[in-house]
Amino acid sequence: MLKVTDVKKTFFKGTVNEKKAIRGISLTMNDGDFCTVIGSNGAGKSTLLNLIAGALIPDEGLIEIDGKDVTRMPEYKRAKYIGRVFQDPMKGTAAGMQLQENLMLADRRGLCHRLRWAFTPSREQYYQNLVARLGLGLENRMTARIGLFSGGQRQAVTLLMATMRRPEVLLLDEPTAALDPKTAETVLNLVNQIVTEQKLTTLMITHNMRDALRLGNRLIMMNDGKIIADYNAEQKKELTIDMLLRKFEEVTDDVSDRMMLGGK
Ligand SMILES: Nc1ncnc2c1ncn2[C@@H]1O[C@H](COP(=O)(O)OP(=O)(O)OP(=O)(O)O)[C@@H](O)[C@H]1O
Repeated sequence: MLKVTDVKKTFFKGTVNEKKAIRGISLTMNDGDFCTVIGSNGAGKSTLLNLIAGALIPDEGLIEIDGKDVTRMPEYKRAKYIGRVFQDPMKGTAAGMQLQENLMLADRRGLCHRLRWAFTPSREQYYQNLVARLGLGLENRMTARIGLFSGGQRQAVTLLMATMRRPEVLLLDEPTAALDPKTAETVLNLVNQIVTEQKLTTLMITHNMRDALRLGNRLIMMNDGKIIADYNAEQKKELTIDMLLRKFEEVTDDVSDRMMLGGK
């Protein structure tokens, strides 16, 4: 379970550039909840994910994962609980390393660095089977350098790496924004398959309202550092893009924001 209680974050506090990015957010996610997150540019979506991941420390509030207070736990220690996929497909994998070497790194996450780890035939087979399940034919390229792979292929591998040690929380920050529509669809289907099969507690930011509506069992809308709507599975089934736009119009009349939120 992920519990965020009255978390606040201000950048450049006390200066002319002061920005209240998160203005008191509380959010409880039950195990296996798959929540899509929408909101205009600058609403605080990425900051919220950064706070949960430990890349940022909140000014106030509490963040708990499975009952453990991780509010001030450094990011590298928190990494054993968290799987992350970023917008940039180049970010999650090491370009100069082989596909199987990347997987081994992810497999070692949270383990002692001094521990030697060798490829054994059974481990290689395990990695190959995992990759085969992506359905992209990459199981025949286990020793190829990841730098040679396409953005979509790298994003699929990043997703696999982020989930191979079953994280307590999976954070997806617009994972398909940099991909062409067909590749984005493939990667989103993989997200859906992996999250549903492993019942992962997941937060996924998207600017695509159709994706926000069709994926997951919960949807939150953010604006100006706050959660302004939180729809559960039942409510989400009834939601439409028009309803989301109307809700958004209640808090902003900025047309460019609406366009952004409307997305594709
Ligand atoms: N490291 C930082 N230093 C200073 N200001 C920041 C920092 N990170 C975010 N901000 C500011 O905090 C606010 C929220 O930013 P955030 O990136 O969380 O929004 P977002 O909802 O993810 O937006 P987008 O959809 O454009 O990615 C913005 O005004 C942003 O400029």
